[in-house]
Amino acid sequence: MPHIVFEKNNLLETPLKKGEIEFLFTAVSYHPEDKNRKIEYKIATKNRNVDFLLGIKEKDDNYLIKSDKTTRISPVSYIKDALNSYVLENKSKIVFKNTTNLKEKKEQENRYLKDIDFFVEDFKSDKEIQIEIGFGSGRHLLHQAKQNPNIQFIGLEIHYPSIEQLLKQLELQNITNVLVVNYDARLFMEFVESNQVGKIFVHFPVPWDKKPHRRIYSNEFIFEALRVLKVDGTLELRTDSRNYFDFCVDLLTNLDKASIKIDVNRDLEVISKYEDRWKKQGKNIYDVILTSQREDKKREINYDFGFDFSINFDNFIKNVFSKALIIKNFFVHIEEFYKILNRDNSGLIKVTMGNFDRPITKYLLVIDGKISYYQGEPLPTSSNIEADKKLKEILAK
Ligand SMILES: C[S@@+](CC[C@H](N)C(=O)[O-])C[C@H]1O[C@@H](n2cnc3c(N)ncnc32)[C@H](O)[C@@H]1O
Repeated sequence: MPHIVFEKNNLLETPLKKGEIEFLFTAVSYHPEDKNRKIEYKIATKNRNVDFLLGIKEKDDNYLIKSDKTTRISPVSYIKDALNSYVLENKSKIVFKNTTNLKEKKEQENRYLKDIDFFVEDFKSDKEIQIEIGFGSGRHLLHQAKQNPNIQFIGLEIHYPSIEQLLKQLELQNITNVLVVNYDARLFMEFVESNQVGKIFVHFPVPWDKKPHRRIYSNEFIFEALRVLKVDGTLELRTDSRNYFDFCVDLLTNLDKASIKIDVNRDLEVISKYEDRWKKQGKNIYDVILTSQREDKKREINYDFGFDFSINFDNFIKNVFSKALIIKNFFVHIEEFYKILNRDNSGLIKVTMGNFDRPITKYLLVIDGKISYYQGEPLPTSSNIEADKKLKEILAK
């Protein structure tokens, strides 16, 4: 992580603009309950219109400046330039730095790899969509994509080396009908429109026998799968785990307007890496195919994350040191406060919130009592929406 250690000097007077870089304000940590904790500063920075925070804390007799982890941005050269500029303007002697922009690796966009924001805001397809969850080595997904050029495939994976391997194969084999996303499949479904998907493949998911709550299949997942599937669309589980099979049959039986079909040792045209392994060990392979007969309403996500009230920041941070609230499917944890120097009723509140499996950490920016999410609003997942409502309740008290 790029950082500079420099001899202690007065911090820069903010706001200050130098070329394309602006240091907008300096905020200092507020933690009266923890006297031993060292003071930290956050410098709100804008480089070529991209916002992020730099953090400064004492290191021995010096200061250490680096980017704030929560607000880190890409490309990293924007951060390095801002760090260099801060210390240069501060006219301090540099003790150590690793911020030279020498052979920085180009952070390349891959045309098949998409960010989750793309699916929230921009994704549209006239083609039928099919989704593979946890594609692993990608053998099954590549086979399906080649056989069905008129289908738009979406591959979901959380293991980055598997994603890189698939991206390489897509380029090599010139397959253009697959989009890949590095996101937890249990949460991804929320962003897919209703009645648009022909098939969802879940092949050899991790059985999680000791931690069943981590399984892909749950009542919530099946509810979302049925919503996104077209009439006659299918959710296809293939597993070697008798436990997982029984668990899913249980969840999938007696659903309204949906039916299931079960197979044992059915042959497919392509054998995935895991299937190959289990077959060699003589294991049974179970299929449970759920067919949807539902037509669901179009789902509108138009929740407003904006704040239509102000707070008295200075009072708030005096009265709420830190707060963690755990509610059934989501949580809100107010973690830290920073007061903006030389400005009343203004500061930063660091919050971690949302779903337990994929929490988000955000700063709330408070300027003269007016609140907004720093660096933009959270993704509109149902847990983020619920957490935001709770957060507003806490702030408005
Ligand atoms: C046992 S492997 C099976 C891979 C492949 N389907 C096959 O048959 O060879 C399970 C895969 O699911 C991925 N995975 C696990 N949980 C996931 C989740 N919540 N969302 C997306 N992928 C997940 C893992 O990273 C892993 O690659």
